[in-house]
Amino acid sequence: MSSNTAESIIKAIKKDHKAIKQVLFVGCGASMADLYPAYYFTLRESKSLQTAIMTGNEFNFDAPKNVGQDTIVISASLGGTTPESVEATKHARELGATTIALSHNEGSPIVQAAEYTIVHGFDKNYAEKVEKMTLALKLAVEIVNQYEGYDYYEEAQTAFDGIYDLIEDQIKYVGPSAKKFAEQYKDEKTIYVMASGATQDVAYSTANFLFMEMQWIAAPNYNSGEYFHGPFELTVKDAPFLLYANDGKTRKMDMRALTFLQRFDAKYTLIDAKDFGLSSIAGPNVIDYFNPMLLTGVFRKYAEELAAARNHPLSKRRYMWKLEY
Ligand SMILES: N[C@@H]1[C@@H](O)[C@H](O)[C@@H](COP(=O)(O)O)O[C@@H]1O
Repeated sequence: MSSNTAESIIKAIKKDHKAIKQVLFVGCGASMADLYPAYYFTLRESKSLQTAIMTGNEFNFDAPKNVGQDTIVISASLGGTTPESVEATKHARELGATTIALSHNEGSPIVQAAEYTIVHGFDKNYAEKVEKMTLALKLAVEIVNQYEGYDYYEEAQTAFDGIYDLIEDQIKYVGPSAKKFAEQYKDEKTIYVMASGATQDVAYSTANFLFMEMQWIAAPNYNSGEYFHGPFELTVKDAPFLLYANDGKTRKMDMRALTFLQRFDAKYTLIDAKDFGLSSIAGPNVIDYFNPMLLTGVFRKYAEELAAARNHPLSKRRYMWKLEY
C-alpha cells in the first residue's frame, strides 16, 4: 500500500512488469463514471493495450478470462468502502493483476486492498470534485506514455496543470445560468441528458446520480450520437433536455443534437465547454479528454441550485444509508 503520484506509480509497476497487455477500470456508480475519460483515452491513444470499463460486481462475478500478470486494474471509490469495488480490487489481485485504487478515504478498505493507491481531494471546492476523474486520466496517460510513448504527453501535462484553476475561475460566472436552469427545471418529472465522446459518462453520472439518486427525477441518458437512433422520437415542444457539448472531435455530434432540439422547440439547457474556455488550457491533441472534468465541475453548481429550488438536498436518500440491500 502506497500513496503516490501517477508517474511514480507506473514507474514502479514497470520495474516489475516490463510489458502489459491490458488496463481495466472498475468501480460503482459515480466512481465508475469518473473512470470513463481514462478508459476513453486508453482506447483511443494506445496502440496495443486492451481496455474495458465495468461495474464492480460484473468484474467479481464474470471477470474477463485474460486477467492476469499483464493486467493493471484501476479501481475507484470515493468513500473507499463500497463492497463491490473493494471486492473487485481484492479479486483482481487474486487473479494476478496489479491493482491501483483511487479514493478520498485514506484508511479505507479499498486503499488497504490495493497495491498502489492515490488519495484524492473532494470537499474543498468545485475543482476537487473532479480530482478522482482527473487523476484516473493521469494514470492512463502515464501508462500509455511509459509503456508505448505518447506524442502529446507534454500537451496533456499543460492541460492537467490548468484544469483545476479553469473550473474554479468559471464557477464564478455560472451563478445566474445555474439559477435560471433550476427555476426552469424544478418541476420536471423527467430530464433527458446527452453527451458524447469522453463526456458520455458525464451524462450518465448527471442523470443517474445528480438527478435520479439525489433529486428523484427520472433521467434517461444516452450518447448524443445515439439520440438519433431512437430517443429523438420523444423530442416534442417543451420536452426537457440537458445537452453537454464538447470542444473537440465529437462536437459535431452534440451540435447535430442541438439543431434537432431547436427544430422541435424542445426545452434545452446547453452546457458547452467552448463557453468555459477549455481551449485556453488544453491543446487540440488532448482537448477531448478534458471536457468531462470541466463540464462536471461547472454543472455541480447547476445541481446545487436545482436542489435548493426544489428544497430537496443533494444528500437526501430513500434507501441508501437506511436499508440493507
Ligand atoms: N449511491 C452511491 C453512489 O452515489 C455512489 O456513486 C456509489 C459509489 O460510491 P463510492 O465512490 O464511495 O464507491 O455508491 C453508492 O451506490
